[in-house]
Amino acid sequence: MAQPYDIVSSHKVSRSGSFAANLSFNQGMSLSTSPVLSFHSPPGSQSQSQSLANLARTKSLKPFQTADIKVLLLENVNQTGIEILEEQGYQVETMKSSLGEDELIEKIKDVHVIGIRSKTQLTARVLEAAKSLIVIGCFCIGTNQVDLQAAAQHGVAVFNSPFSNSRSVAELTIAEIVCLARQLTDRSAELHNGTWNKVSAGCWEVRGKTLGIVGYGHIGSQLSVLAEGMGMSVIYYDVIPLMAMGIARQVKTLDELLSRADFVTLHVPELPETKNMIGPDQFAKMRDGSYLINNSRGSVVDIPALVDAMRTQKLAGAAIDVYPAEPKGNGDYFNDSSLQSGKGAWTDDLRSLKNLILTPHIGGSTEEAQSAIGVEVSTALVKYVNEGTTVGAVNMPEVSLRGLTDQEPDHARVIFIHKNVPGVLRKVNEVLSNHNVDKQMTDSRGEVAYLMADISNVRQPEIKDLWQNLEDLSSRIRTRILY
Ligand SMILES: NC(=O)C1=CN([C@@H]2O[C@H](COP(=O)(O)OP(=O)(O)OC[C@H]3O[C@@H](n4cnc5c(N)ncnc54)[C@H](O)[C@@H]3O)[C@@H](O)[C@H]2O)C=CC1
Ligand SMILES: O=C(O)C(=O)COP(=O)(O)O
Repeated sequence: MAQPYDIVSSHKVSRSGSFAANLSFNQGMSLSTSPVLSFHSPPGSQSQSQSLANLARTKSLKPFQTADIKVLLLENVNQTGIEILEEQGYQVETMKSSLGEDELIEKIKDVHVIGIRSKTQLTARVLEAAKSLIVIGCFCIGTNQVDLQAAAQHGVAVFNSPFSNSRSVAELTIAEIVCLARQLTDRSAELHNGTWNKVSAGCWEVRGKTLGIVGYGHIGSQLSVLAEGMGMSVIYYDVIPLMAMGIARQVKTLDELLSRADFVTLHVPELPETKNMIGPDQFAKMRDGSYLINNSRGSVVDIPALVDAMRTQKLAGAAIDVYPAEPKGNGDYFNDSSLQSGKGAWTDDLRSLKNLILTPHIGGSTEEAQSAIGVEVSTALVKYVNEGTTVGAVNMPEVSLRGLTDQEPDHARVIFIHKNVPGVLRKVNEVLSNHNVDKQMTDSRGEVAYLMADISNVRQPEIKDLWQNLEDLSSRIRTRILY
């Protein structure tokens, strides 16, 4: 029976530190110079071959100690996620905020695993500097902040949490619909400032109103159910045909949705096609006195056009959770000069408007969502680091084999990430031909392919040659030998 953590768990550390006996090989060595972490050398380089002598130092042929793995978690990743990584014995460093590109380039050099949320930009430049990086965890839904293609080309897998915060965003949106309809945040702000202002003009029930959802995925469809529960009539627009929840109706065009909805809410990913999806033309097509909610990405709405639509009272209100540029962390001032967005002055304009709800990208920020995301993403990271499993990766083919058991002591798991070109399998199997290939799986995604093979009757001294022979193949992006 498969026991995926069998071998690795023999190295598990309790956080009280009972791991010392297993650390003898690497004691006293700084990680940046550690010879044990030989899984990554940049494409084309053979510079780390010296370290191979140490690959097979353990009885189980495991080429790394879990305590060698260096993890950097930015943006206040939830404790649930931190604990799962620490329980593996990995070295985990956490930071509350994000880092800018130059700081990140410096910091990421000897990091094997990085965890981020929506803010940290993992650009091609950062990934180029990340010579030890094997995997990225986005502790959120969106992965637009990562150059996914560059990551794949460096043999770096990227994982996210596709729906753990969907409900939280849907609930926030419901709250905003009611708050906008009742001008609730304005009334509250007035009373905080000492002004009693009891009005009903321009305040509405939401029952019977039409909600237009743009992007009917995990969040949009969840929201659809909640809105119907409040008596709203729901229409939605999506680029693909999708089954309606309840009695919602899909409309054929964005224009149709804009012309019919009292509330328009955006739940699309950041893509070239969604950039400024709502601009002057779209505002013109919206109903007079309607409302706009953007809890998706800041790039989706043209902010000056929104400001204009609010000032001319085309819109009766709006709620914005995401911005073209966002501060790095809590306590940072929200104004144009501190954001240095280079995208025009707009924060003062937004802050000056009535019935405009501004929130600091909190759509997914609930205890429930963050704790579930922590578990989901950290578990995927551990499975990737320890077993090479790519199930759920957003930029790599999904490959998995059952784990090895104690009854298979002289096995090794070979992972060969390579360019998706003809003839590779033949060459890899030539390299593996002295061993029995117990099981093998390979798959490709775009230009990158991922091969996983469990081979038996492997003697420790053979591991070095095996690794080197795979590294010498011209198609190679990265070779890892586990166990
Ligand atoms: N404010 C916040 O804290 C959060 C924001 N988000 C954002 O919300 C987005 C949506 O999340 P999910 O619903 O989970 O994503 P999803 O992938 O489940 O759904 C997105 C939907 O948008 C549709 N779509 C794509 N391009 C479109 C276009 N041009 N026009 C119309 N529809 C289009 C897709 O077909 C899909 O059905 C995320 O990508 C993320 O950027 C997600 C979580 C929290
Ligand atoms: O999940 C997403 O895509 C979000 O936008 C939430 O981002 P956050 O984790 O709050 O930085």
